[in-house]
Amino acid sequence: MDLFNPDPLSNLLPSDGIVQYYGPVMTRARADHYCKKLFDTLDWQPDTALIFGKLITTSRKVAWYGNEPYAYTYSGATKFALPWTEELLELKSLAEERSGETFNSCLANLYHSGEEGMAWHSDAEKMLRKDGAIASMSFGAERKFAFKHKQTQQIISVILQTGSLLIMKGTTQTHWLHRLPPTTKIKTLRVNLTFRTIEKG
Ligand SMILES: O=C(O)CCC(=O)C(=O)O
Ligand SMILES: [Fe+2]
Repeated sequence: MDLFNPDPLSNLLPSDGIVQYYGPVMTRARADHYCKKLFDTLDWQPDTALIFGKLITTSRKVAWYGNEPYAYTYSGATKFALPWTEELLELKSLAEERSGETFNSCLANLYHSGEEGMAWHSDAEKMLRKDGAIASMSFGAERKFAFKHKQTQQIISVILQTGSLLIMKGTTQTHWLHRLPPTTKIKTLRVNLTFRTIEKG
């Protein structure tokens, strides 16, 4: 795929799910503005993960926002969604307009450098709408994002540019894992927003 002229309707996955990379959906200046604003204003907290039965805290930071104070269990810890900030609401609207989907919550991730990443996982927690669309917006350092098919182990990768939008939908979370691989080559920070739909009750 040509990253500089991405076709938003083409599917990066060969089967069993839909991933669409829109490329940058704003100017570079706008993306820089959001990167700084999100870094400065979101309520960044360390994330926790259970590794071989041990609870560890990550250097990657997370922040969780939503229409309501949803309780969300992520990597074994429960967090309550904070009310939207101005920038998050603007970006949620942009993601909704471009994708034709709607979202009621956002998990934000802060990677201080390339050494911080996110391990293979799928976003299929019980509170998320089954097969609901997830919109991922990236700001700052360009990072590789990879998908791995749960049965065939096939790997598909894409570079996420600053100000870009990526949509995962259909059965993507059922059949594919994804990760943000760590790399020593990147020294600068990246902010990622994943807009999701929490289903109540
Ligand atoms: O930082 C990214 O691009 C991926 C984040 C992610 O997969 C998640 O928050 O579930
Ligand atoms: Fe994810």
